[in-house]
Amino acid sequence: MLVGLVVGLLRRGRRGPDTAAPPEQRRPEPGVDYRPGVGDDAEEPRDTLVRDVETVRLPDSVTEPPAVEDVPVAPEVERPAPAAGRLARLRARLARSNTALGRGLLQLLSRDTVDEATWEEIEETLIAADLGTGPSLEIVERLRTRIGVDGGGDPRAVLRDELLRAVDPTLDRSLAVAPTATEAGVHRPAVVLVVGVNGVGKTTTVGKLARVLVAEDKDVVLGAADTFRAAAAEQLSTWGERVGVPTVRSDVEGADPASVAFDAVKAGADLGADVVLVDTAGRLQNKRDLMDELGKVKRVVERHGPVDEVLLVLDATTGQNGLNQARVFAEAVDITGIVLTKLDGTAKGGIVVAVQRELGVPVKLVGLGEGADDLAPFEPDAFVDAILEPAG
Ligand SMILES: Nc1nc2c(ncn2[C@@H]2O[C@H](COP(=O)(O)OP(=O)(O)OP(=O)(O)O)[C@@H](O)[C@H]2O)c(=O)[nH]1
Repeated sequence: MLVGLVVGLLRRGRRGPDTAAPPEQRRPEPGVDYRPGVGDDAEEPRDTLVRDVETVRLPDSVTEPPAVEDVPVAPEVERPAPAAGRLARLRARLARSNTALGRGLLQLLSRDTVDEATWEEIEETLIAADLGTGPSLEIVERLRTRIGVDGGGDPRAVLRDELLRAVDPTLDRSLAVAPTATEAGVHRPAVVLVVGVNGVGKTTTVGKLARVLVAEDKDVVLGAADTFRAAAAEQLSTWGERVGVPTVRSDVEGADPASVAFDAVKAGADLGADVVLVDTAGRLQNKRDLMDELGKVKRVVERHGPVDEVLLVLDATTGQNGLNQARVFAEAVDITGIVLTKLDGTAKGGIVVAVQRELGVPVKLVGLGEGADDLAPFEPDAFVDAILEPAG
């Protein structure tokens, strides 16, 4: 661009009337050979004369006040909604798609006689909600014991109990986001790698998670190590800017994700941040590539210190496909928590149970909409209540 501009100026300087030409070859000039008319220059064109330094008029004073320029106004920083109790507040979103499951089960369990065919229907309903065959069979067995054999108890209370048991309220769902100090007393931010295939809502989740942490008064730095999709870094920076959080990114498309992740963690340490959230690329066309890339990102980041949390983002609407992705990622890197996005758009909330069983790690966060604060810490009680209660 700059080169183009310079070349353009040089060309213009070379043009101008050819005054050195002999009169017989000269074109008649307006104002010299005839009165100027329409289409002619009324005065001498500015570039006719070659101006030297002496003929150029300088400003009278160099101390003239400078022109007032528009100072860019810093964008207003948003204050995200508190994270605690978000799931309860967003319960209607879950209930809207999942009460059919709860209602269906309750109707079946409330029949005068719960016969063999009914138990089969209950099992099918659970499997259809993506709970997985193993957990569905277990729930049916326990319900049979408690309702079928004992014949007692409020079916709703028993069902709530058993669904809660399957979701497992004993799992530690807290995020490891506390900074530490090395033995030498050097500040070390907590490092969270966010992994998952493109399109599951991964970048959005990193942005929303930054808001959850900012709402908890944490200092956050974002690392745009998803260098595969050019727009991802831009998208992430925008999320960060909204809540006043810096983003470390590379301007080079296809840059080495590990080096961006390394720089992000370094920036987090230099800035004294509490947490560094690193968005990674999740190309799945080749398991070997994925393992190599994530392995390298993790190893390089670990030069600063251990990675505290590896969150796998899965789209809840993809069912078995999501479980397959989970298996592949779990082979590539040690997952410490699951984020299930788009739970607002599926009646198959049972995926929470299935994926926890599959990976042996807890669902820590759930996405319940496209809004900036629609990411909620997962709470088993609120989740089961949403399934069993009519939408409020
Ligand atoms: N309804 C709903 N939509 C969601 C949720 N989470 C994300 N989305 C939407 O899913 C779409 C994809 O999200 P992205 O964050 O761009 O996907 P991604 O996985 O980051 O894609 P890459 O950046 O290519 O990795 C966006 O339109 C999001 O708004 C959710 O919990 N509920």
